[in-house]
Amino acid sequence: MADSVAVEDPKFTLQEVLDTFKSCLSENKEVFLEHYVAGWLGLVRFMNSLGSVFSFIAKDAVNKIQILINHLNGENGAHYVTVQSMVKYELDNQLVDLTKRGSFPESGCRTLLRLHRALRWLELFLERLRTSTEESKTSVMCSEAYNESLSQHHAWIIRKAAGTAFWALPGRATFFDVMNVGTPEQVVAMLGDALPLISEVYQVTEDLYVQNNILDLP
Ligand SMILES: CCCCCCCC/C=C\CCCCCCCC(=O)N[C@@H](COP(=O)(O)O)[C@H](O)/C=C/CCCCCCCCCCCCC
Repeated sequence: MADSVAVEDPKFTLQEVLDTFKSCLSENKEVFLEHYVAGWLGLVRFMNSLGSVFSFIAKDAVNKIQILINHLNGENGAHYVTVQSMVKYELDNQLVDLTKRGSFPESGCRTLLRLHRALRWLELFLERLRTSTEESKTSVMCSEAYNESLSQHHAWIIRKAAGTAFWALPGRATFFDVMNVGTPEQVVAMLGDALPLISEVYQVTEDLYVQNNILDLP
């Protein structure tokens, strides 16, 4: 994987992003970190194409993606091939701050947890988009999904800034166009195919974090 994050790829299509998430899971349901990170990179590219009002969100996502890439490309990269091996390696070697922020602010476990929580937002948002009508507002769907998920982990000031950015989202028709998938019917069909995959990646990761009691890493 390249050492640094490039978010300006002109060849972006949402289908490619969803294919990347599809390749995240191994046969025995391990999550490949490289594909997980690549999926997020594609999403950030998509978000960047929506305008600079989202750049503070993109910046935070890119920071976290970069931390994970650094782990993948680092001298202990072999332990970071899957999320399962990463969790085991970092916990076995006390490389995670478990109760308060300390020596390991860039552990893979806490960094991935932030993206994992955002994946739940994505799942809820895409499900709303899939079942939306021409009259539905993307800003409303986005903020409902956010309020049901990620917002619970954010400080007031972040919630405020996110809420303001949501109002700048383009309408449903433009949003579907930017996805580069085809007609609205094709977008809806693609979302129907993609959502179970995203949900499964989310659930496998969630179960792993529950089993290891690391869902609240500071
Ligand atoms: C088919 C449609 C596709 C939709 C495409 C959506 C593209 C979304 C791409 C990226 C989403 C952003 C992921 C954000 C990760 C946020 C991680 C986080 O929670 N970070 C906070 C905590 O970090 P630490 O301080 O503990 O290190 C951090 O405080 C957050 C800062 C930035 C604000 C995050 C707001 C998140 C809103 C998510 C909705 C994005 C809306 C985009 C609309 C397209």
